[in-house]
Amino acid sequence: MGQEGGASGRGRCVGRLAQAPREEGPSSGGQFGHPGTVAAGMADSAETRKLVYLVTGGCGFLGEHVVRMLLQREPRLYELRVFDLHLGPWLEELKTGPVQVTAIQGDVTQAHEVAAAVAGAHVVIHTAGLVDVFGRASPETIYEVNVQGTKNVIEACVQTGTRFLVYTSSMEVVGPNIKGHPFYRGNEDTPYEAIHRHPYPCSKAQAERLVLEANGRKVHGGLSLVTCALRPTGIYGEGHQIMRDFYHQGLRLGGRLFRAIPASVEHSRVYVGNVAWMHVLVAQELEQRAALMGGQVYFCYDESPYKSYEDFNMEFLGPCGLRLVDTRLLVPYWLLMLLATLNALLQWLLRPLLLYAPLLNPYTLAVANTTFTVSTNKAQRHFGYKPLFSWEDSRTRTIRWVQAVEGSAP
Ligand SMILES: NC(=O)C1=CN([C@@H]2O[C@H](COP(=O)(O)OP(=O)(O)OC[C@H]3O[C@@H](n4cnc5c(N)ncnc54)[C@H](O)[C@@H]3O)[C@@H](O)[C@H]2O)C=CC1
Ligand SMILES: C[C@@H](CO)CCC[C@@H](C)[C@H]1CC[C@H]2[C@@H]3[C@H](O)CC4=CC(=O)CC[C@]4(C)[C@H]3CC[C@]12C
Repeated sequence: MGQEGGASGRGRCVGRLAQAPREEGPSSGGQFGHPGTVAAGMADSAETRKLVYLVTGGCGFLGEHVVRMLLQREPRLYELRVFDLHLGPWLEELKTGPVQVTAIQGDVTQAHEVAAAVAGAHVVIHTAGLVDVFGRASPETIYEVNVQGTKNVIEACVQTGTRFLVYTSSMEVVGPNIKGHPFYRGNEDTPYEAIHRHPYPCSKAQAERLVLEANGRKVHGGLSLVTCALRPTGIYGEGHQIMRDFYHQGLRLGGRLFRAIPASVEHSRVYVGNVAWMHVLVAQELEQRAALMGGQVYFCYDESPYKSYEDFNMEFLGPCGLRLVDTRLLVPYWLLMLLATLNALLQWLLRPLLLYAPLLNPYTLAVANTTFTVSTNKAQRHFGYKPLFSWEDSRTRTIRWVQAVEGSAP
Protein backbone atom coordinates (compact mmCIF):
# COMPACT_ATOMS: atom_id res chain seq x y z
CA MET A 1 0.00 0.00 0.00
CA GLY A 2 1.41 3.38 -0.95
CA GLN A 3 1.96 6.22 1.48
CA GLU A 4 1.41 9.30 -0.69
CA GLY A 5 -2.28 9.89 -0.29
CA GLY A 6 -4.78 9.05 2.38
CA ALA A 7 -8.30 7.73 2.61
CA SER A 8 -9.05 11.16 4.03
CA GLY A 9 -9.21 12.13 0.36
CA ARG A 10 -5.69 13.34 -0.26
CA GLY A 11 -5.42 11.57 -3.55
CA ARG A 12 -5.08 12.60 -7.11
CA CYS A 13 -6.52 11.98 -10.48
CA VAL A 14 -3.91 11.87 -13.14
CA GLY A 15 -3.55 15.55 -13.99
CA ARG A 16 -5.98 16.63 -11.26
CA LEU A 17 -5.41 17.14 -7.55
CA ALA A 18 -8.00 16.12 -5.00
CA GLN A 19 -7.47 17.16 -1.41
CA ALA A 20 -9.57 17.04 1.73
CA PRO A 21 -8.96 18.24 5.27
CA ARG A 22 -8.08 15.74 7.96
CA GLU A 23 -10.37 14.96 10.84
CA GLU A 24 -10.38 17.62 13.55
CA GLY A 25 -12.02 18.01 16.93
CA PRO A 26 -12.72 15.58 19.73
CA SER A 27 -14.63 12.36 19.34
CA SER A 28 -18.13 12.51 20.76
CA GLY A 29 -17.60 8.95 21.96
CA GLY A 30 -20.52 6.52 21.71
CA GLN A 31 -22.91 8.41 24.02
CA PHE A 32 -25.97 8.05 21.80
CA GLY A 33 -28.96 5.75 21.98
CA HIS A 34 -30.37 4.12 18.87
CA PRO A 35 -30.31 6.81 16.19
CA GLY A 36 -33.89 6.26 15.10
CA THR A 37 -35.43 6.74 18.51
CA VAL A 38 -34.78 10.45 18.90
CA ALA A 39 -36.49 11.42 15.67
CA ALA A 40 -39.24 8.85 15.95
CA GLY A 41 -40.01 9.95 19.50
CA MET A 42 -40.67 13.59 18.59
CA ALA A 43 -44.24 14.83 18.40
CA ASP A 44 -45.69 14.78 14.90
CA SER A 45 -47.46 18.14 15.01
CA ALA A 46 -47.66 21.00 12.56
CA GLU A 47 -45.65 23.12 15.01
CA THR A 48 -42.62 20.87 14.84
CA ARG A 49 -42.75 20.70 11.05
CA LYS A 50 -40.74 23.62 9.78
CA LEU A 51 -37.76 22.28 7.85
CA VAL A 52 -37.38 22.31 4.10
CA TYR A 53 -35.10 19.65 2.61
CA LEU A 54 -33.93 19.30 -0.96
CA VAL A 55 -32.74 15.95 -2.29
CA THR A 56 -31.03 16.15 -5.67
CA GLY A 57 -31.11 12.90 -7.62
CA GLY A 58 -34.09 12.02 -5.43
CA CYS A 59 -35.50 9.59 -7.99
CA GLY A 60 -32.34 7.51 -8.31
CA PHE A 61 -31.54 4.20 -6.63
CA LEU A 62 -30.12 5.82 -3.48
CA GLY A 63 -32.12 9.05 -3.79
CA GLU A 64 -35.48 7.28 -3.54
CA HIS A 65 -34.38 5.56 -0.33
CA VAL A 66 -33.19 8.90 1.07
CA VAL A 67 -36.53 10.50 0.22
CA ARG A 68 -38.52 7.70 1.85
CA MET A 69 -36.22 7.63 4.87
CA LEU A 70 -36.60 11.38 5.39
CA LEU A 71 -40.37 11.05 5.35
CA GLN A 72 -40.17 8.29 7.94
CA ARG A 73 -37.42 9.62 10.18
CA GLU A 74 -37.43 13.42 10.10
CA PRO A 75 -40.46 14.56 12.04
CA ARG A 76 -39.47 18.23 11.67
CA LEU A 77 -39.94 18.05 7.92
CA TYR A 78 -42.38 20.54 6.44
CA GLU A 79 -41.47 20.37 2.77
CA LEU A 80 -39.42 17.82 0.86
CA ARG A 81 -38.21 18.91 -2.55
CA VAL A 82 -37.23 16.08 -4.87
CA PHE A 83 -35.07 17.32 -7.72
CA ASP A 84 -34.18 15.02 -10.60
CA LEU A 85 -33.67 14.96 -14.33
CA HIS A 86 -36.24 12.15 -14.52
CA LEU A 87 -39.06 12.15 -11.99
CA GLY A 88 -40.46 8.79 -10.86
CA PRO A 89 -44.23 8.12 -10.89
CA TRP A 90 -43.96 6.75 -7.31
CA LEU A 91 -43.56 10.34 -6.10
CA GLU A 92 -47.30 10.83 -6.57
CA GLU A 93 -48.16 8.42 -3.77
CA LEU A 94 -46.01 10.44 -1.35
CA LYS A 95 -47.97 13.61 -1.94
CA THR A 96 -50.88 12.58 0.27
CA GLY A 97 -48.95 12.54 3.56
CA PRO A 98 -48.41 15.33 6.11
CA VAL A 99 -45.24 16.56 4.42
CA GLN A 100 -45.43 18.70 1.31
CA VAL A 101 -43.54 16.71 -1.33
CA THR A 102 -42.52 18.95 -4.23
CA ALA A 103 -41.29 17.21 -7.36
CA ILE A 104 -38.90 19.35 -9.38
CA GLN A 105 -37.82 18.17 -12.79
CA GLY A 106 -34.46 19.82 -13.30
CA ASP A 107 -30.85 19.48 -14.32
CA VAL A 108 -27.98 20.06 -11.88
CA THR A 109 -25.84 21.35 -14.72
CA GLN A 110 -28.20 24.32 -15.08
CA ALA A 111 -27.23 26.79 -12.36
CA HIS A 112 -30.51 28.72 -12.47
CA GLU A 113 -32.60 25.56 -12.06
CA VAL A 114 -30.51 24.49 -9.09
CA ALA A 115 -30.67 27.95 -7.48
CA ALA A 116 -34.46 28.03 -7.80
CA ALA A 117 -34.75 24.60 -6.17
CA VAL A 118 -32.32 25.44 -3.35
CA ALA A 119 -33.82 28.83 -2.44
CA GLY A 120 -35.43 28.58 0.99
CA ALA A 121 -34.18 25.05 1.75
CA HIS A 122 -32.54 24.43 5.14
CA VAL A 123 -30.65 21.35 4.07
CA VAL A 124 -29.51 20.03 0.69
CA ILE A 125 -28.68 16.35 0.25
CA HIS A 126 -26.86 16.16 -3.06
CA THR A 127 -27.01 12.61 -4.38
CA ALA A 128 -27.48 13.44 -8.07
CA GLY A 129 -24.67 12.12 -10.17
CA LEU A 130 -23.79 10.29 -13.31
CA VAL A 131 -22.74 6.81 -12.19
CA ASP A 132 -21.03 5.47 -15.27
CA VAL A 133 -18.08 3.13 -15.29
CA PHE A 134 -19.21 1.37 -18.46
CA GLY A 135 -18.52 4.06 -21.04
CA ARG A 136 -22.16 4.95 -21.67
CA ALA A 137 -21.58 8.69 -21.28
CA SER A 138 -18.65 10.79 -22.46
CA PRO A 139 -16.04 11.96 -19.93
CA GLU A 140 -17.19 15.54 -20.61
CA THR A 141 -20.77 14.69 -19.64
CA ILE A 142 -19.60 12.89 -16.50
CA TYR A 143 -17.60 15.96 -15.43
CA GLU A 144 -20.42 18.30 -16.34
CA VAL A 145 -22.93 16.47 -14.13
CA ASN A 146 -20.67 15.39 -11.27
CA VAL A 147 -18.34 18.38 -10.98
CA GLN A 148 -20.16 21.35 -12.51
CA GLY A 149 -23.44 20.08 -11.04
CA THR A 150 -21.86 20.04 -7.59
CA LYS A 151 -20.38 23.51 -8.12
CA ASN A 152 -23.86 24.73 -8.98
CA VAL A 153 -25.28 23.22 -5.81
CA ILE A 154 -22.58 24.85 -3.66
CA GLU A 155 -23.02 28.26 -5.31
CA ALA A 156 -26.79 28.00 -4.94
CA CYS A 157 -26.37 27.37 -1.20
CA VAL A 158 -24.06 30.38 -0.90
CA GLN A 159 -26.32 32.69 -2.91
CA THR A 160 -29.58 31.70 -1.29
CA GLY A 161 -28.41 31.27 2.31
CA THR A 162 -28.74 27.50 2.69
CA ARG A 163 -26.35 26.40 5.44
CA PHE A 164 -26.24 22.61 5.40
CA LEU A 165 -25.00 20.51 2.52
CA VAL A 166 -24.56 16.73 2.57
CA TYR A 167 -22.77 15.30 -0.45
CA THR A 168 -22.91 11.69 -1.63
CA SER A 169 -19.34 10.95 -2.56
CA SER A 170 -18.00 7.43 -3.13
CA MET A 171 -15.35 4.97 -1.97
CA GLU A 172 -14.08 5.40 -5.54
CA VAL A 173 -12.65 8.76 -4.49
CA VAL A 174 -10.08 6.71 -2.57
CA GLY A 175 -9.75 3.57 -4.61
CA PRO A 176 -9.05 1.06 -5.90
CA ASN A 177 -6.31 3.06 -7.60
CA ILE A 178 -4.85 2.52 -11.07
CA LYS A 179 -2.06 0.42 -9.56
CA GLY A 180 -4.50 -2.08 -8.09
CA HIS A 181 -3.23 -1.63 -4.54
CA PRO A 182 -5.43 -3.36 -1.99
CA PHE A 183 -7.23 -1.25 0.60
CA TYR A 184 -7.69 -3.72 3.45
CA ARG A 185 -9.97 -2.87 6.41
CA GLY A 186 -9.06 0.78 5.92
CA ASN A 187 -10.63 3.83 7.52
CA GLU A 188 -10.91 7.51 6.62
CA ASP A 189 -7.30 8.13 7.68
CA THR A 190 -5.63 5.09 6.20
CA PRO A 191 -2.77 6.15 3.92
CA TYR A 192 -3.49 5.16 0.33
CA GLU A 193 -2.21 6.33 -3.01
CA ALA A 194 -5.50 7.55 -4.49
CA ILE A 195 -4.58 7.95 -8.16
CA HIS A 196 -7.26 7.56 -10.80
CA ARG A 197 -7.61 7.89 -14.54
CA HIS A 198 -11.23 6.98 -15.09
CA PRO A 199 -13.62 9.96 -15.37
CA TYR A 200 -16.06 8.64 -12.75
CA PRO A 201 -13.69 8.44 -9.74
CA CYS A 202 -11.86 11.58 -10.92
CA SER A 203 -15.11 13.53 -11.12
CA LYS A 204 -16.30 12.28 -7.73
CA ALA A 205 -12.95 13.18 -6.16
CA GLN A 206 -13.04 16.68 -7.64
CA ALA A 207 -16.62 17.21 -6.53
CA GLU A 208 -15.89 15.95 -3.04
CA ARG A 209 -12.95 18.33 -2.73
CA LEU A 210 -15.16 21.26 -3.79
CA VAL A 211 -17.75 20.34 -1.19
CA LEU A 212 -15.21 20.03 1.61
CA GLU A 213 -13.47 23.26 0.64
CA ALA A 214 -16.81 25.06 0.71
CA ASN A 215 -17.21 24.26 4.41
CA GLY A 216 -17.09 27.52 6.33
CA ARG A 217 -17.92 29.77 3.37
CA LYS A 218 -20.21 32.64 4.23
CA VAL A 219 -23.67 32.19 2.78
CA HIS A 220 -26.25 34.89 2.04
CA GLY A 221 -27.22 36.35 5.43
CA GLY A 222 -23.72 36.04 6.86
CA LEU A 223 -23.81 32.57 8.45
CA SER A 224 -21.38 29.80 7.52
CA LEU A 225 -21.95 26.87 5.21
CA VAL A 226 -21.48 23.46 6.87
CA THR A 227 -20.70 20.61 4.51
CA CYS A 228 -19.71 17.01 4.70
CA ALA A 229 -19.28 14.07 2.36
CA LEU A 230 -20.40 10.46 2.68
CA ARG A 231 -18.48 7.77 0.86
CA PRO A 232 -20.58 4.66 0.27
CA THR A 233 -18.83 1.49 -0.79
CA GLY A 234 -20.70 -0.55 -3.42
CA ILE A 235 -24.37 -0.07 -2.55
CA TYR A 236 -26.88 -2.92 -2.84
CA GLY A 237 -30.56 -3.35 -2.10
CA GLU A 238 -33.95 -2.74 -3.62
CA GLY A 239 -33.58 -0.94 -6.94
CA HIS A 240 -29.96 -1.95 -7.61
CA GLN A 241 -29.73 -2.01 -11.39
CA ILE A 242 -26.46 -3.98 -11.64
CA MET A 243 -27.87 -6.73 -9.41
CA ARG A 244 -30.88 -6.89 -11.72
CA ASP A 245 -28.54 -7.10 -14.73
CA PHE A 246 -26.62 -10.00 -13.15
CA TYR A 247 -29.88 -11.73 -12.34
CA HIS A 248 -31.17 -11.51 -15.89
CA GLN A 249 -27.78 -12.54 -17.25
CA GLY A 250 -27.92 -15.63 -15.00
CA LEU A 251 -31.40 -16.48 -16.25
CA ARG A 252 -30.22 -16.19 -19.86
CA LEU A 253 -27.30 -18.51 -19.06
CA GLY A 254 -29.63 -21.25 -17.77
CA GLY A 255 -29.49 -20.31 -14.10
CA ARG A 256 -25.71 -20.00 -13.93
CA LEU A 257 -23.22 -17.24 -13.42
CA PHE A 258 -19.54 -17.81 -13.98
CA ARG A 259 -17.00 -16.89 -11.36
CA ALA A 260 -14.36 -14.65 -12.88
CA ILE A 261 -12.79 -13.11 -9.77
CA PRO A 262 -10.99 -15.09 -7.04
CA ALA A 263 -13.10 -15.48 -3.90
CA SER A 264 -10.16 -14.08 -1.89
CA VAL A 265 -10.63 -10.58 -3.38
CA GLU A 266 -12.84 -8.88 -0.81
CA HIS A 267 -15.13 -5.90 -1.17
CA SER A 268 -17.09 -3.89 1.36
CA ARG A 269 -20.72 -3.50 0.41
CA VAL A 270 -23.38 -1.46 2.15
CA TYR A 271 -27.16 -1.75 2.20
CA VAL A 272 -29.00 1.14 0.57
CA GLY A 273 -31.31 1.62 3.57
CA ASN A 274 -28.30 2.14 5.83
CA VAL A 275 -26.70 4.56 3.37
CA ALA A 276 -29.97 6.52 3.28
CA TRP A 277 -30.18 6.45 7.08
CA MET A 278 -26.65 7.79 7.36
CA HIS A 279 -27.54 10.70 5.06
CA VAL A 280 -30.61 11.54 7.14
CA LEU A 281 -28.68 11.35 10.37
CA VAL A 282 -25.86 13.54 9.09
CA ALA A 283 -28.39 16.11 7.89
CA GLN A 284 -30.06 16.08 11.32
CA GLU A 285 -26.82 16.39 13.27
CA LEU A 286 -24.87 18.87 11.13
CA GLU A 287 -26.22 21.95 12.86
CA GLN A 288 -25.52 20.82 16.43
CA ARG A 289 -22.15 19.30 15.59
CA ALA A 290 -20.98 21.73 12.94
CA ALA A 291 -17.52 22.17 14.48
CA LEU A 292 -16.92 18.45 14.59
CA MET A 293 -18.61 17.30 11.39
CA GLY A 294 -18.10 20.26 9.05
CA GLY A 295 -15.63 19.49 6.25
CA GLN A 296 -15.44 15.82 7.20
CA VAL A 297 -15.69 12.64 5.15
CA TYR A 298 -17.34 9.45 6.36
CA PHE A 299 -17.30 6.03 4.78
CA CYS A 300 -20.76 4.44 4.70
CA TYR A 301 -20.64 1.06 6.37
CA ASP A 302 -22.82 -1.51 8.05
CA GLU A 303 -22.71 -5.18 9.08
CA SER A 304 -22.69 -6.62 5.55
CA PRO A 305 -19.96 -9.27 5.31
CA TYR A 306 -16.72 -8.76 3.40
CA LYS A 307 -16.84 -10.97 0.32
CA SER A 308 -15.81 -10.96 -3.30
CA TYR A 309 -18.19 -8.98 -5.52
CA GLU A 310 -19.56 -12.15 -7.09
CA ASP A 311 -19.91 -14.14 -3.85
CA PHE A 312 -21.67 -11.22 -2.24
CA ASN A 313 -24.17 -11.00 -5.09
CA MET A 314 -24.82 -14.73 -4.70
CA GLU A 315 -26.14 -14.03 -1.19
CA PHE A 316 -29.22 -12.73 -3.01
CA LEU A 317 -29.09 -14.43 -6.39
CA GLY A 318 -28.49 -17.88 -4.86
CA PRO A 319 -31.83 -17.95 -3.03
CA CYS A 320 -33.42 -16.80 -6.31
CA GLY A 321 -32.24 -19.94 -8.05
CA LEU A 322 -28.90 -18.97 -9.59
CA ARG A 323 -25.61 -20.75 -8.94
CA LEU A 324 -22.05 -19.60 -9.34
CA VAL A 325 -19.93 -21.89 -11.46
CA ASP A 326 -16.20 -21.82 -10.88
CA THR A 327 -14.56 -21.36 -14.26
CA ARG A 328 -11.50 -19.49 -13.12
CA LEU A 329 -9.22 -22.33 -14.11
CA LEU A 330 -10.74 -22.24 -17.59
CA VAL A 331 -10.76 -18.46 -17.80
CA PRO A 332 -7.47 -17.17 -16.38
CA TYR A 333 -7.04 -13.52 -15.50
CA TRP A 334 -5.03 -12.72 -18.63
CA LEU A 335 -7.91 -13.97 -20.77
CA LEU A 336 -10.41 -11.86 -18.86
CA MET A 337 -8.15 -8.86 -19.34
CA LEU A 338 -8.02 -9.64 -23.04
CA LEU A 339 -11.82 -9.87 -23.21
CA ALA A 340 -12.15 -6.63 -21.26
CA THR A 341 -9.75 -4.88 -23.62
CA LEU A 342 -11.60 -6.30 -26.60
CA ASN A 343 -14.84 -4.94 -25.18
CA ALA A 344 -13.24 -1.51 -24.85
CA LEU A 345 -12.01 -1.68 -28.42
CA LEU A 346 -15.41 -2.77 -29.70
CA GLN A 347 -17.06 0.03 -27.78
CA TRP A 348 -14.77 2.53 -29.47
CA LEU A 349 -15.22 1.02 -32.96
CA LEU A 350 -18.99 0.74 -32.70
CA ARG A 351 -19.51 4.14 -31.10
CA PRO A 352 -20.56 5.87 -34.36
CA LEU A 353 -23.18 3.16 -34.96
CA LEU A 354 -24.42 2.01 -31.55
CA LEU A 355 -23.70 2.05 -27.85
CA TYR A 356 -21.89 -1.10 -26.80
CA ALA A 357 -21.40 -0.94 -23.02
CA PRO A 358 -20.96 -4.38 -21.41
CA LEU A 359 -20.29 -4.83 -17.67
CA LEU A 360 -16.78 -6.10 -18.35
CA ASN A 361 -14.15 -3.53 -19.31
CA PRO A 362 -10.60 -2.95 -18.09
CA TYR A 363 -11.77 -0.55 -15.40
CA THR A 364 -14.58 -2.69 -13.94
CA LEU A 365 -12.31 -5.73 -14.05
CA ALA A 366 -9.62 -3.87 -12.13
CA VAL A 367 -12.12 -2.66 -9.52
CA ALA A 368 -13.72 -6.08 -9.14
CA ASN A 369 -10.29 -7.71 -8.89
CA THR A 370 -8.87 -5.44 -6.17
CA THR A 371 -9.60 -5.83 -2.48
CA PHE A 372 -11.31 -2.77 -1.05
CA THR A 373 -12.65 -3.18 2.48
CA VAL A 374 -13.53 -0.55 5.01
CA SER A 375 -13.42 -0.89 8.78
CA THR A 376 -14.27 2.28 10.65
CA ASN A 377 -16.47 3.68 13.40
CA LYS A 378 -16.00 7.36 12.58
CA ALA A 379 -19.69 7.90 11.82
CA GLN A 380 -20.63 6.33 15.12
CA ARG A 381 -18.15 8.45 17.03
CA HIS A 382 -19.10 11.70 15.34
CA PHE A 383 -22.87 11.49 15.08
CA GLY A 384 -24.04 8.29 16.70
CA TYR A 385 -24.62 6.27 13.53
CA LYS A 386 -25.59 2.66 13.94
CA PRO A 387 -26.97 0.68 11.02
CA LEU A 388 -30.75 0.77 11.01
CA PHE A 389 -30.96 -2.55 9.16
CA SER A 390 -29.10 -5.66 10.30
CA TRP A 391 -27.34 -7.81 7.74
CA GLU A 392 -30.19 -10.34 7.97
CA ASP A 393 -32.81 -7.63 7.28
CA SER A 394 -30.77 -6.16 4.45
CA ARG A 395 -30.33 -9.58 2.90
CA THR A 396 -33.99 -10.55 3.23
CA ARG A 397 -35.21 -7.28 1.79
CA THR A 398 -32.85 -7.54 -1.16
CA ILE A 399 -33.78 -11.16 -1.87
CA ARG A 400 -37.48 -10.25 -1.79
CA TRP A 401 -36.81 -7.47 -4.26
CA VAL A 402 -34.86 -9.72 -6.66
CA GLN A 403 -37.69 -12.28 -6.45
CA ALA A 404 -40.17 -9.55 -7.28
CA VAL A 405 -38.25 -8.50 -10.39
CA GLU A 406 -38.19 -12.14 -11.53
CA GLY A 407 -39.78 -12.34 -14.94
CA SER A 408 -39.58 -8.59 -15.46
CA ALA A 409 -37.93 -7.44 -18.66
CA PRO A 410 -34.09 -7.22 -18.52
N1 LIG B 1 -24.45 2.85 -6.72
C1 LIG B 1 -23.37 2.78 -5.97
O1 LIG B 1 -22.88 1.66 -5.66
C2 LIG B 1 -22.74 4.02 -5.44
C3 LIG B 1 -23.21 5.30 -5.74
N2 LIG B 1 -22.59 6.40 -5.21
C4 LIG B 1 -23.09 7.75 -5.47
O2 LIG B 1 -24.43 7.82 -5.02
C5 LIG B 1 -25.16 8.75 -5.80
C6 LIG B 1 -26.42 8.09 -6.29
O3 LIG B 1 -26.07 6.98 -7.09
P1 LIG B 1 -27.13 5.90 -7.55
O4 LIG B 1 -28.38 6.09 -6.82
O5 LIG B 1 -26.46 4.60 -7.55
O6 LIG B 1 -27.30 6.33 -9.07
P2 LIG B 1 -28.62 6.57 -9.92
O7 LIG B 1 -28.19 6.73 -11.32
O8 LIG B 1 -29.63 5.53 -9.62
O9 LIG B 1 -29.14 7.94 -9.35
C7 LIG B 1 -28.63 9.16 -9.73
C8 LIG B 1 -29.81 10.10 -9.94
O10 LIG B 1 -29.28 11.36 -10.36
C9 LIG B 1 -30.08 11.83 -11.40
N3 LIG B 1 -29.32 12.71 -12.28
C10 LIG B 1 -28.33 12.36 -13.15
N4 LIG B 1 -27.94 13.43 -13.82
C11 LIG B 1 -28.66 14.48 -13.37
C12 LIG B 1 -28.70 15.83 -13.70
N5 LIG B 1 -27.92 16.36 -14.66
N6 LIG B 1 -29.57 16.62 -13.04
C13 LIG B 1 -30.38 16.10 -12.10
N7 LIG B 1 -30.40 14.83 -11.76
C14 LIG B 1 -29.54 14.01 -12.39
C15 LIG B 1 -30.53 10.60 -12.18
O11 LIG B 1 -31.68 10.86 -12.95
C16 LIG B 1 -30.75 9.62 -11.06
O12 LIG B 1 -32.08 9.63 -10.61
C17 LIG B 1 -24.23 9.20 -6.93
O13 LIG B 1 -23.73 10.46 -6.63
C18 LIG B 1 -23.13 8.15 -6.93
O14 LIG B 1 -21.93 8.70 -7.36
C19 LIG B 1 -21.53 6.28 -4.38
C20 LIG B 1 -21.02 5.06 -4.06
C21 LIG B 1 -21.58 3.83 -4.56
C1 LIG C 1 -15.58 -8.98 -13.92
C2 LIG C 1 -17.08 -9.16 -13.88
C3 LIG C 1 -17.37 -10.63 -13.87
O1 LIG C 1 -18.51 -11.07 -13.27
C4 LIG C 1 -17.68 -8.45 -12.68
C5 LIG C 1 -17.81 -6.98 -12.93
C6 LIG C 1 -18.37 -6.33 -11.73
C7 LIG C 1 -18.36 -4.81 -11.83
C8 LIG C 1 -19.41 -4.40 -12.82
C9 LIG C 1 -18.53 -4.19 -10.47
C10 LIG C 1 -17.41 -4.63 -9.52
C11 LIG C 1 -17.21 -3.50 -8.50
C12 LIG C 1 -18.30 -2.50 -8.83
C13 LIG C 1 -18.10 -1.04 -8.43
C14 LIG C 1 -17.84 -0.92 -6.93
O2 LIG C 1 -18.89 -1.49 -6.19
C15 LIG C 1 -17.67 0.53 -6.53
C16 LIG C 1 -18.58 1.51 -7.14
C17 LIG C 1 -18.79 2.70 -6.52
C18 LIG C 1 -19.53 3.74 -7.10
O3 LIG C 1 -19.51 4.86 -6.63
C19 LIG C 1 -20.28 3.51 -8.34
C20 LIG C 1 -20.40 2.06 -8.72
C21 LIG C 1 -19.11 1.29 -8.51
C22 LIG C 1 -18.05 1.88 -9.45
C23 LIG C 1 -19.35 -0.21 -8.81
C24 LIG C 1 -19.68 -0.42 -10.31
C25 LIG C 1 -19.74 -1.88 -10.72
C26 LIG C 1 -18.47 -2.66 -10.35
C27 LIG C 1 -17.29 -2.10 -11.13
